[in-house]
Amino acid sequence: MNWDDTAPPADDTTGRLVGSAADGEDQAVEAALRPKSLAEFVGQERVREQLDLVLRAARQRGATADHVLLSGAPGLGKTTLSMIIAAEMEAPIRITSGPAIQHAGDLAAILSSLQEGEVLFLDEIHRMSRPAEEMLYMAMEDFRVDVIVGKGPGATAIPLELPPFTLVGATTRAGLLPPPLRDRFGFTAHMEFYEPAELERVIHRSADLLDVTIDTAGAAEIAGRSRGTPRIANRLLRRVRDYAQVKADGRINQEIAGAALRVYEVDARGLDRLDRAVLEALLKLFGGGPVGLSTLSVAVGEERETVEEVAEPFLVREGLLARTPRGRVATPAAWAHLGLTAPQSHGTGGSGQGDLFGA
Ligand SMILES: Nc1ncnc2c1ncn2[C@@H]1O[C@H](COP(=O)(O)OP(=O)(O)OP(=O)(O)O)[C@@H](O)[C@H]1O
Repeated sequence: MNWDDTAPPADDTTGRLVGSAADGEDQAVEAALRPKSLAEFVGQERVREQLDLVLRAARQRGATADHVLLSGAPGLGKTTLSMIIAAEMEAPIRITSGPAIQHAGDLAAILSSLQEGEVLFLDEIHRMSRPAEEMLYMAMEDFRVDVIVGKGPGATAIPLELPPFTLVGATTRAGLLPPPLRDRFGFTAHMEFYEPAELERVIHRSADLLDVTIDTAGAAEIAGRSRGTPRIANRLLRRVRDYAQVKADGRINQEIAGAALRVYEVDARGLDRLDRAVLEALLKLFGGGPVGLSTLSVAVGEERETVEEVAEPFLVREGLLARTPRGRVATPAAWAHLGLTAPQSHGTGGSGQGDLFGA
């Protein structure tokens, strides 16, 4: 394997326990926790089945696999799948990312050094520069690039043949890809958030690899707070392991997991301090809205972008907050989650002060 860059993740959630982008510790540990084969890869049944067919067929033909596009939120296993594709094809893999390829020449250098059958993993492919993107069209289709030598009227294009390779592109924003690029992938897989039962399997598998003892209820407790994302499940598992080691005998059960995540301020639904601050302001200060984003941000003491890009996506996905033309509005589920009673016009919520952290 060959890393061409260490570009920062696309979103800015690094540092949050429930952030979906990889932080430094994740990067160090993730290599050890990555499933190495399709059979080991948990969940995503449809993607796995389809990919298995694509790869088997290519192997039977003795051919290089078609280009693959993986779309989905950070931490759902796109990098892992790209490595599995290479492993299943018994091919080497080169890893780079869109932001690392600013000039067409950067891409030409990578492409021209690929071996036959090699897998090129291009993370955040939607963030590549336009000239590089155009070079990629020809490389994907004809395994050829035109390298431009010189400048202005004297510039000449020197054609360069490439060995057949498999491009695995990953993006969190498939909609941002230009159609000519999207159309050049032979197989496109959209990765969904994981069900709690699937995350439980991820947690049990990781616990085995980390030599941690965890029971079924303990794994379920962590899975429920992991926001549908294996990376977060693995991170919460490591933090709960710390707690279990320091405060108990190292073994994780439901009580230990609940207590640990209460310390780390990750509630029963996976909301952290920032998420709850936004919801609380919306409910307690603005009666559930509608309220404008700027006002809400000032009330929470955070930047607009932080509220909009870091906290809101998960709150919207969970059905706790709606973005409407008149402003942000809390849903009845938000009132219930914070254990508050909604005013009449907002429907019914829970009453009394519930224990947000479960356990
Ligand atoms: N299906 C899965 N089964 C088991 N573990 C998984 C699965 N998907 C992801 N993981 C674990 O989650 C971690 C994050 O996965 P990965 O790095 O592949 O995500 P990603 O989608 O590439 O994220 P990013 O978009 O930030 O690059 C890995 O350590 C891996 O062990």
